Amino acid sequence: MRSLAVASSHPGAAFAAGRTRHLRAAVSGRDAISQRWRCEKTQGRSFGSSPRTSHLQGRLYMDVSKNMLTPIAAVSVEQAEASAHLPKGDMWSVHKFGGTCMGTSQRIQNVADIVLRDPSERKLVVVSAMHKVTDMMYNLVNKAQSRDDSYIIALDEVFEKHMTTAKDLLGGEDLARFLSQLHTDVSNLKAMLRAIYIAGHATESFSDFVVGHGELWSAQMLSFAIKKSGTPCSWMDMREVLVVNPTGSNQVDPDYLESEKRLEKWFARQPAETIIATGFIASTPENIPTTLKRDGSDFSAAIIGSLVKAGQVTIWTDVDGVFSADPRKVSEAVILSTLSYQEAWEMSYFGANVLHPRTIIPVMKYNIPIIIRNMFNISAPGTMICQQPANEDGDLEACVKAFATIDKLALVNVEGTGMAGVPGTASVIFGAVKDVGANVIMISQASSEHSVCFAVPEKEVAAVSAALHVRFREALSSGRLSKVEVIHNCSILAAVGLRMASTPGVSATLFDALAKANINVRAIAQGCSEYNITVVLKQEDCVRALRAAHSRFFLSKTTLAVGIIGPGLIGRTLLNQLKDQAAILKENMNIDLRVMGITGSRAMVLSDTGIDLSQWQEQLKTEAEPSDLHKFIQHLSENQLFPNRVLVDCTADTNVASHYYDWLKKGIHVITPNKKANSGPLERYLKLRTLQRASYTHYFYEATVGAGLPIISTLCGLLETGDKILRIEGIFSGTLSYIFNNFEGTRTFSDVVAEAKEAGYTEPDPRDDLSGTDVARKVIILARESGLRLELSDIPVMSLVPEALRSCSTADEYMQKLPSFDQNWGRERKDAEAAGEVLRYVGVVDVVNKKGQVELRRYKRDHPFAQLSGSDNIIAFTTSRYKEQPLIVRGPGAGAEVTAGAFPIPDAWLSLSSGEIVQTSKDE
Ligand SMILES: NC(=O)c1ccc[n+]([C@@H]2O[C@H](COP(=O)([O-])OP(=O)(O)OC[C@H]3O[C@@H](n4cnc5c(N)ncnc54)[C@H](O)[C@@H]3O)[C@@H](O)[C@H]2O)c1
Ligand SMILES: N[C@@H](CCO)C(=O)O
Ligand code: NA
Repeated sequence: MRSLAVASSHPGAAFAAGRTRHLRAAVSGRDAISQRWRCEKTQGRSFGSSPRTSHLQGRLYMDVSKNMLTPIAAVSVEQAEASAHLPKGDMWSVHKFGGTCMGTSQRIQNVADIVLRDPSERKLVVVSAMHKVTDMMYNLVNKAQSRDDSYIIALDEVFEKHMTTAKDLLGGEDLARFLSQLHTDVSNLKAMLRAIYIAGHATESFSDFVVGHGELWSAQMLSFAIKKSGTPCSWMDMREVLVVNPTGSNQVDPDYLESEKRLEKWFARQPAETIIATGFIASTPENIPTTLKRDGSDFSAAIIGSLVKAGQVTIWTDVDGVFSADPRKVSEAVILSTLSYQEAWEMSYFGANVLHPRTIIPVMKYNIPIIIRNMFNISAPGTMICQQPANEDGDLEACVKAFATIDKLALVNVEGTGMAGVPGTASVIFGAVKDVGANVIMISQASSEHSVCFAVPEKEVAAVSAALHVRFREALSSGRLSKVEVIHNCSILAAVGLRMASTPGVSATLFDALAKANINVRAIAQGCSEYNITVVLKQEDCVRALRAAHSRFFLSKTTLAVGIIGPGLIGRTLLNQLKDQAAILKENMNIDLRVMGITGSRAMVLSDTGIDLSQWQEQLKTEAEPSDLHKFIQHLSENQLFPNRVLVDCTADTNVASHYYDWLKKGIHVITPNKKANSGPLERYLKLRTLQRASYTHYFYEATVGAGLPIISTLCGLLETGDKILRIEGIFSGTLSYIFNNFEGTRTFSDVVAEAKEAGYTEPDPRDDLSGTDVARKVIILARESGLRLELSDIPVMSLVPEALRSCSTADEYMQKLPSFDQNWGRERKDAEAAGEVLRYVGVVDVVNKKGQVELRRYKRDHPFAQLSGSDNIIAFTTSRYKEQPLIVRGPGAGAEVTAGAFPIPDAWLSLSSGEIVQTSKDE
């Protein structure tokens, strides 16, 4: 990586740096292959265009001009020695093209072009039959042996397909030679199929003989297509070279020694530098044609790659490489640039589009890298599978390479005290499972030995459960076993990565991501090889789990689905702030925040992908549906694409607040400036806080006291560090602060109240401010935070709403009638002024005496409470540590911008998804 920086600024220096690296690497072995690959990819231009590449033997580089990974002959000192007995000269570059790549004449021509562009001097290309031909060939055999004489028509179709392709692709002498061979083959096949038809049976070798023709024809066509350009090219019938032994279970084992001998003989006869070889087919030691069964042509390429000690094996396919997760489930999944052999194994087990594990074994032995590339997107560099580079920095991001899932599983749990210390229980359990032919996908047993749990495919679980019940009938009835239990509808999520083994915190991070997304883990397995951590979860949670884990390891952005309730002043301002903030979060913090719904009291808009925040107001007018809180929550919580979900309650509604408990329980984080939950019934509040502490779900309510001022966090900070709160006293109402700060000179009380409302400081109903209720709620919130168990009704409140106006039915009516009380207020103020004092509306939490109070007081003009301006709040904390001089927090305590600004602090958003608990408080 260091030399990458050099490379970008000084190409010449890069060359020098690259050379040193190579020389060093040649001595130190192969463990840095993938690192080299990354470096050379960038430096390739200088290597590729330089004639001085001979000393770089055996390395791969990205040939920018041709846009492909290319070996620079010879691999390493060790490999060079190991291959001493093989044809001398440059190392082989092995390619494999599957059926899709060989689908049409045009595609075969493209394959020829790719092969011709590979600058390696020796190229061995393994091909599959043309797309669908293998199936057509099996069909011929099936028809013939079931005495269906339409096999003759089907054979004609096969002939036709190859003839047309060859005519498109080739001409002249080459075409004539190919067609004559095709004719001969087809008439031989006809004879053989006739024999099968008569016998009504095909032996495996007959069938393999017939089927293998697809590869014979595609290899010959490609070899002629290459020759057309003037490049000498031979084709190889791999049945002459590759010897395999059947192992049962539809697999074969290559006989490397015998194959190597035959290969040398083949080379002695045909010393070609570009060879097109047939994939899939081979011979038994007795020279009977056979196939490599399900491992197919990839296996052929890997075996031949290991026989010629290739510099690399490139598997051409129709995907850009191996993804970090199934891209249908995680659209942000990335193509992995490298994978270790073991990681590729793990991934292929989980059905990722990787090689079959057996395919990797032959090349792994010689550390030959395999590169998966997309023949339809040559510009994609692909995924290199090679030996893992030595652990460099052990960062989490590099530890987990990819995630995979398996659905449709069931967990079986065998439990009971009778198992502990009794050898053979596991053997009996799995013996029973084997007897019903079920495949065990994962096993977990805690060391207490009281239960064994394992996962099997859902479709096999009934038989497994029945077999276990029979097998353990006695143990169950005597109570030695308490149960054989089946948990249906499970999925497996596996994290794959070689470096997990040596890095602390990987599983913690994984489980934290799952916990944050409120996903329950049913079972866990981690083999001591630690290439894989497997968790079993409910199938319905699987995609969310996959996405949460994938983003947590920074393989993709953390997605946050946000629902906004109450787009009033604060909600609106928050939405505007988010409009700008979302891009910054995405860019700087890797957080993809989407507002998935906005609901007012009458209408709501929902979106599956995120509402355009510059349009939401129009949408709420034109595209809205009637608001329905239940549907709103469902919409947010059921979207599998967004594992992390946040509700922001910007109402002052008690009913909305009453749902927080359920939302937190669902794993939905709640952020709110609404005071109703924390100042509501004590019992409900305690239940909510208990749940919050026990869960991984966040509940942020900083804005409920002092708006954006750090009041709650300051209090929590004091408590967490062991300070003792004695008293909290202050001006908690932005509205009342504004009113008394500005109620001066000739101004009337009602005018100033109207101004405060206009400025957005008041509650939706300003009487909540003037009645002292809003301050009382804040006093209660802080009192409870300090450990007092008080109800709102325990706080004596001096209301500033005249008796006569308390019964007004609307806030507007109240505002209209307020001026008639201006005279009373004028008198009160003058009295205070005459005494050199000001009026201030204060709240007190008296922790020592376990009580609170809210009242209008008079303060001397030099008192700190008399020095405020605007909507300032001032809150003084008197504590064991801050006894002589209280700790004071002061600043604007109401207003749209400062309040809305109290929620989307990037740190807070990040912590929602990453697991740091930002706001905690002392346990009661
Ligand atoms: N204004 C401030 O300076 C300030 C400061 C701190 C906290 N707060 C708190 O912020 C909250 C919002 O204040 P605001 O000034 O934006 O009030 P607002 O009246 O402007 O907005 C409230 C919005 O919520 C909507 N609403 C009410 N009930 C609803 C329901 N059941 N479902 C959906 N929507 C509903 C209303 O229609 C309105 O649009 C209040 O709880 C308030 O105490 C405000
Ligand atoms: N109405 C409240 C808003 C802040 O909670 C106030 O005036 O302080
Ligand atoms: Na605050």
